[in-house]
Amino acid sequence: MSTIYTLNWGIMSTGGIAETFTRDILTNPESRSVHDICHQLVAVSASSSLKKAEDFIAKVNAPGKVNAYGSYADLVADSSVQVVYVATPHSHHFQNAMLALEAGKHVLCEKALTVTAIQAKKLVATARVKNLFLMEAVWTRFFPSSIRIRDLCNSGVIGDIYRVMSDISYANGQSGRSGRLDFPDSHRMVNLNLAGGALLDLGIYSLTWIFQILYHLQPEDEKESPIVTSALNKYKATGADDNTTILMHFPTHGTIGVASTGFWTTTGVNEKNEGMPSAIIQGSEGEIHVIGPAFKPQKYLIITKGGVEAISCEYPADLERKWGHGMYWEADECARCVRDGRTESRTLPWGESIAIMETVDKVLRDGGIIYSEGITSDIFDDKSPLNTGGSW
Ligand SMILES: NC(=O)C1=CN([C@@H]2O[C@H](COP(=O)(O)OP(=O)(O)OC[C@H]3O[C@@H](n4cnc5c(N)ncnc54)[C@H](OP(=O)(O)O)[C@@H]3O)[C@@H](O)[C@H]2O)C=CC1
Ligand SMILES: O=C1OC[C@@H](O)[C@H](O)[C@H]1O
Repeated sequence: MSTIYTLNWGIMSTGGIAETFTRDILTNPESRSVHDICHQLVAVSASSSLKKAEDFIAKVNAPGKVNAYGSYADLVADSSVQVVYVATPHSHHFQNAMLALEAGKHVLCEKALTVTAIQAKKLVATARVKNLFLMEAVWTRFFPSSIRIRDLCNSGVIGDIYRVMSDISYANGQSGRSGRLDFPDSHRMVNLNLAGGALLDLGIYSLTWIFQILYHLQPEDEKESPIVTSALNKYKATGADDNTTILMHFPTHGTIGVASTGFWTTTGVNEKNEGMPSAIIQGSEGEIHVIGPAFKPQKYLIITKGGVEAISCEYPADLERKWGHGMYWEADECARCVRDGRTESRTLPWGESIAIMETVDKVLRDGGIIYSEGITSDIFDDKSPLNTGGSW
């Protein structure tokens, strides 16, 4: 009889996605036909309020004993925690992930991994030296549909691939002409102090589609980072990017990616996701169209001379807990990597998160977006306000 490996999680923050992710790891893996690993929630921490952590644990209806903390430092000092899920704003990721790594914990850190490529490199160097697992939480990479689409591309079903286009955009303003978005200026989506902006928040997903096809599928000894050109518009109220398009040229491979994101238009405008697909992969023999949000596709079409095959994307739910969002697959990857002593995911390797952050760096630099020294610093400081719920 084979044993089931259990990974013990500590959750850093009690915000929106922390709750969604935690509910996902509490689902029964059998509900998605996973039989080799499982997850246990052992601790939750809010940045500065013990009560928030306690309320969170009650809200997600976690079984067994779960430790509650009102400080991230206490969370990472908990010996029962193996891996910390960092679910704070982008501005905080570097300091928060370093806090966990320095305490000897494995880390799954929300996207975007960091604010700068140098910060990403420093996290990777720290994980490497300490022999700890580290991964950017790009859940989309781990969907069965993403795995199948990568396999289809690899196996030549649509021929040689030349171009990938991907967009993720949500109209958020009352009217584009008014120049005002619905987000308050302090909201993490548009607040420069929280490393807000369409690119770091949403654009990571359109970049995911470009990179998981045009970069990830390049042979290991032929890895080529793109030559990057871009255009971005700044939101008048805060200066964050609100409409951004990136052109990525991989000249040796003869391929081109186009990634876009923004807050003034909507991709797949209605509930049926009609309108522009969120990703289009174009090959010499056909195309794959991804329908539904770039972060969580609803179906994909394989279009060849032989016809069109439509495949639905399923996100199985645990019927007892009445929950299943699709973030559990990235958590399963963490469990298998930690179980097998792997510090890096093969599906989202460190080098790829760094290549994406280098692309982001160039786009932001060329577009004149300057985040403050406090959130771009690559010097770890356990006493940073970013580790205690503050900001710069
Ligand atoms: N994978 C996905 O589908 C999604 C990923 N994300 C990513 O997750 C991260 C968090 O996003 P989301 O959950 O929507 O954000 P929220 O604003 O809902 O939560 C952020 C949490 O961060 C903590 N925090 C610590 N310091 C600060 C500070 N100075 N200002 C604000 N919050 C602070 C707070 O938790 P506390 O005090 O309780 O510790 C807060 O609850 C981002 O990186 C985002 O890109 C977001 C949505 C979806
Ligand atoms: O990662 C994300 O996916 C869903 C979006 O609504 C959210 O803003 C973003 O952070």
